[in-house]
Amino acid sequence: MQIGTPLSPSSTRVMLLGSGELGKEVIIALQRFGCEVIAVDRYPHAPGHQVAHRWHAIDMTDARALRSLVEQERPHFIVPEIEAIATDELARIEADGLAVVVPTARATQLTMNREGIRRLAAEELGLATSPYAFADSLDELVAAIAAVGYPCVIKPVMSSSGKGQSVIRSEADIAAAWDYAATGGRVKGGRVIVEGFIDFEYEITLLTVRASNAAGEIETAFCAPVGHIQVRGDYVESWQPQAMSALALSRSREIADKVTTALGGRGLFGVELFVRGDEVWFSEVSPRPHDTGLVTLASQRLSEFELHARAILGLPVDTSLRRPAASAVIYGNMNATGIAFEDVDQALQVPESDLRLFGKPEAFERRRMGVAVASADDTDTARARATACAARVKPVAGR
Ligand SMILES: Nc1ncnc2c1ncn2[C@@H]1O[C@H](COP(=O)(O)OP(=O)(O)OP(=O)(O)O)[C@@H](O)[C@H]1O
Ligand SMILES: NCC(=O)N[C@@H]1O[C@H](COP(=O)([O-])[O-])[C@@H](O)[C@H]1O
Ligand SMILES: [Mg+2]
Repeated sequence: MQIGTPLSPSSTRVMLLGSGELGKEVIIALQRFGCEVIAVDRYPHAPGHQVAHRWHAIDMTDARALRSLVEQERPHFIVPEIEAIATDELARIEADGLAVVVPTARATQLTMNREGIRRLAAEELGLATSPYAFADSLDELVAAIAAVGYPCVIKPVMSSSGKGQSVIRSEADIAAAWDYAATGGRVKGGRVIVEGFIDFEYEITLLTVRASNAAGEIETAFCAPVGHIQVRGDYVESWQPQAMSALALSRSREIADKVTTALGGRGLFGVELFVRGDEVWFSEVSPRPHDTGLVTLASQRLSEFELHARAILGLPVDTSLRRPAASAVIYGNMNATGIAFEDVDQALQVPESDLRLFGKPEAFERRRMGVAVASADDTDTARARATACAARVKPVAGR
C-alpha cells in the first residue's frame, strides 16, 4: 500500500460526499496519513470544508453535477458521508472504474432507502427485525398499519436523524403521521415505512469494520457496543461499552457480520440494534461512521473515524477500547448564523472531558453544533461528565 504526496502527481486523492461533523473527523484522519482531500457538501463552509485541501458546494443528488465534479477532481476514493446522494450515478462511476466507492456503490444505494436495507436484512438474510409494511398514500398507510398493528413507527423511506418520524398509538394519529412524514422526507409526499414498535430494553450501535489483514484479505472486526439515547429520533447521548449478556453480544455480532458482509467493500459501518434480554433485532445500518460513535473519540485507541480512514486506505485496524467514555450533544438552541459559544473554559474544567465545536455557519434550535466527550472508570461517571461538560457550553448570538 502506497500513499503519495498531496498536491503532487503522486497524491492519494479522497473525495468526501457530505462534509458534516462526521466527515470532518474522517478528513482529519486522512490528512494525517498525507492524503489529498476534497470535501463536498450542499452548502459552503460545511465543517469538513474547513479542514480539506479543496472544497465544493454542489447538489449531490444531481447526477450530472456529481459526475462532472468527479471527472474534474479524479479522486481515487469516493467516501459518501450522508445518504442523500445520486447513488445510481455512484454505481456508474464505480462500474466505469473512475474511483473506488466506499464501502461499495451498492451499499450506498441499499441504505439510502429504508426499503432496500430492510428487504435485504429481513427477506434475504433472514435477520430478526420489527414487522413492517410500506405505503405510498394515506389509504395504503391505513392498510399497512392494520397489517403491522399498534403501536407503530411511521418514517419516510428516505430520511435520517428522525426527520418526519412519529410513533402512533391509535387510528386518530394516522393522518398527522402521514403529513409529518411528507414534511420530513427527502421527497415530498413520498413512500413511508410502518414498523412495529419494539419495546426494547436498550439500543446499541455495533461499530463494525471491514479492513484488510496482513494477508490482504478483508476481515471483520467489532468495536465494543455503544449504548445510546435518542430523543425524537435523534441521538442525544452515547456511551461505550454498553453492558450486555454474552448471548445478546454474540447475536449482535452475528447480525452485524451478516449485514456488513452482504454490503461488502472496506470501511466502518454502524449497525443499529435493539436489545431486550438475550433478544436482538436489526434496525438499520450506516455504511460509514455513526453519530453515536462520536464517543470513540474518547474511548478507543483509534476512533471510528480513524478506523474508517485506515480501512479505506487498506491499512491495519485496531478496535480496542482504551477507557469507558460517553458523549453528549450540544444543540444550537436558536436559529441564527455565526453564533458563538460561551463558557468553553468552564466546560473543560470537567475531568477527562473534551469538546468538538463543528463550526457550522448556521445554527437551528435542534441542529447539532457540537459534542462533549468524557472518559472515566465507568460509563455512568463518564455520562455524568459528558452531559455536565455539554451543559456548560452556552450557544449565544454572535457579535
Ligand atoms: N421500530 C421501532 N421500535 C422502537 N423504536 C424505534 C423503532 N424505529 C425507530 N425507533 C427509535 O427511533 C430512533 C431513530 O430511528 P431510525 O434509526 O430508524 O431513524 P433515522 O432517522 O434513520 O435516524 P439516524 O439517521 O440518526 O440513524 C431509533 O434509534 C429508536 O430509538
Ligand atoms: N445521523 C446522521 C448524522 O449524524 N450525520 C451527520 O450530520 C451531518 C449533517 O448535519 P446537519 O443536518 O446539521 O447539516 C452529516 O454531514 C453527518 O456528518
Ligand atoms: Mg438510526
